[in-house]
Formats: sequence, structure tokens, C-alpha cells
Amino acid sequence: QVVQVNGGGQSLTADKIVNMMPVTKRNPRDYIFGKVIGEGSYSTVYLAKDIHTNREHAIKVCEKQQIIREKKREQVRREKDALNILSNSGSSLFVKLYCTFQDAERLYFVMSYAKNGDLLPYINKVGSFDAACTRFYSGEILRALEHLHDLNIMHRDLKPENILLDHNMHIKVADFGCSKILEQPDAVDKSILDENNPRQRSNSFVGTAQYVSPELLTEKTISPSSDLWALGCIIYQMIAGLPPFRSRSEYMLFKKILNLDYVYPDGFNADAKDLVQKLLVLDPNERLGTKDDQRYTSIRSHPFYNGLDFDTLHVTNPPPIYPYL
Ligand SMILES: C[C@@H](Nc1nc2c(c3cc(-c4cn[nH]c4)ccc13)C(=O)N=C/C2=C\CC1CC1)C(C)(C)C
Repeated sequence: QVVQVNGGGQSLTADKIVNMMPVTKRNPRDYIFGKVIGEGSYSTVYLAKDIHTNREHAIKVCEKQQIIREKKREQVRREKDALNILSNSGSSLFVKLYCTFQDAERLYFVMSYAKNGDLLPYINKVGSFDAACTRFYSGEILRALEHLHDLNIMHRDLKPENILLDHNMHIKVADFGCSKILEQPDAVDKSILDENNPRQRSNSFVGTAQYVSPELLTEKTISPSSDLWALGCIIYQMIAGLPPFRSRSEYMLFKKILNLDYVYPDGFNADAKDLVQKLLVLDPNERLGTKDDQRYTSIRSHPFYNGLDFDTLHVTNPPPIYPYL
């Protein structure tokens, strides 16, 4: 039957109204949950299969109670906003947010599944990437940073564990936008740096702190340049096999960062060494690229990247990562 809903204008029949309805919200029963992929501080990321499309997804599940207790509502909001902006920005260099839904106890974020996991095991397995691999993968990370910074989003926690690899071995940057470095127990605990702070020194080993920039430790300022410092650490690690700043004690680790106390192993690629030296600069305003806008042209034109075509990286077959036999 014809339903006159807009005062004699174009008639709407029932079937047209139904077609205008949004896709019904998903719910947990639309997915078969599989293995735990990883744990955040207030969330768990599962591998899951959508029973309607048979597609694999990563679903980040957050406990509402825990978010409230740990006062992370603002952070979850920021991360979702960043994910939304990025998912609609058309770049394939980031994990995509497909949909979100909730039930009484939890929030669910359905994201793209990076079939080949994160970059760290590849660096550890081969001990060190050859120049072609380092060029390609650090080049993809640079493109991702250009895209992020263009959208005024800073990653703030760039590290190999957050650089994921899709089925074609192209990168997908994960876990961005949430400025979680400061809040999380396993993150930087800066309070130990002010000597006069009565707080006990926390001697918990910090995984995240290896890539933290000096300005975050001193002025507590965050800028896109902090991501360039992390890029410098990652390029060093791709070639040396380990990050430049390492220590069992958090305090010594921060001291090494603030004193730029690191060394290049023998045989370190000379061009890469020159590039890393221009990124691991204490003053964020003096790092290579900080004066660039739109694209990091001064990094793209560094000799280490001679011959690399940045704009076709995402459609180029990645070089194989050779395991040392
Ligand atoms: C960095 C993150 N690790 C991971 N986050 C995500 C993965 C992911 C996949 C594997 C993997 C795939 N096969 N084997 C391992 C290993 C680690 C992963 C994925 O596929 N899709 C989206 C992800 C994250 C979305 C982002 C909002 C958090 C932590 C450690 C925080 C769980």
C-alpha cells in the first residue's frame, strides 16, 4: 500500500522505507571468536570470523567497567575518532575500522585482520634486514606517518609491534591515536625522572620506553617529530637487529636516550647510519623532516632512499625478508 508520508510529495511505499533502513547493527553473535591476538591494557584483540561474509577480522574488545575504573573513556573516544578518520581516508597503510557495537559489559571494534602479524618477529628471526628490505619497510612507515601527520594525528607509540603486515606483506599501522604512552602501567613512568619526586622508583621493565622521544621525557611535549624519532629507532633496529637504546633499568634507559648514548655496530650501512643520525636528534626541531610540510621530502631525498619510488610502494611487491640460513 502507498504510505503518504511527505504531504503529497513523492509517494513512499513500504518496501522503499525498508531499503532506506541502515544495515542492522552487528552484535557479538554475528562473529565466531577465535584466538587472542594481543592484549592492550584495558582491551583484548581477538581473531574473529564474520558468519555472514566468512571474512576474518580482528575485534578489539574493551571491558566498560575497566575503562571507567582506569578513567580511559576519553582515550577510547580519541582512538575511535582517529580510527574513523583514518578508515575513511582511503589509505591502505592502516588497520581499518569496519564497525563498532556494544553489549551490557563490553565495547567491540571490528578491524581489518593483518594476516602476517607484526614486524618484530621478522626482525628477530633474520637478525637484521638487508638494505632493500629496510628501504622498503621504513619507506612504507614514512608514507604512513605523512598520512597520519597530514590528518593531524600523531601515533605517539610507534614501534615494530604496532607495524602489522597484511597478506601481501604490506604494512598496516595499528594502535595509533591513543596517547597511551603516559597512562598505561607498562608505559613510560616519567615521575621517576624528577629526582625530587618522593615516588618510589618503579623498576618495572618498560617495553614501550625504548622508542620514546627525549622531549616526551623532559618537556612532556608531543609533536609529530616524536614519531620521526621513533622511525629513527626502527630503522636502526631493522639493520642492527636491536633498538638503539636498551637497558634493564627504566632509569638507565631514559638516561641513555637523554644523553644520546648509543653506538652503531660494525658494518652498519653507511647511508642508513647518516639518516638515523639525522633522526635521533635531541632537539625535535632539528630532526630531518620537521621543517617539511605535506610530505617528508627531506627524508625521501636522503641518499639512503636513492631509487625508491615512494608513491608506488603500496602497489609494489615487497622485497622478500631473507632469513639467514
Ligand atoms: C598492536 C596490537 N597487535 C595486533 N593488533 C592487531 C592485529 C594483530 C594481528 C596479529 C597477528 C595476525 N596473525 N598472527 C598475529 C598480531 C598482532 C596484532 C590485527 O590483525 N588487526 C588489528 C590489530 C589492532 C587494532 C588496533 C586497535 C588496536 C596489540 C599488541 C596492541 C594487540
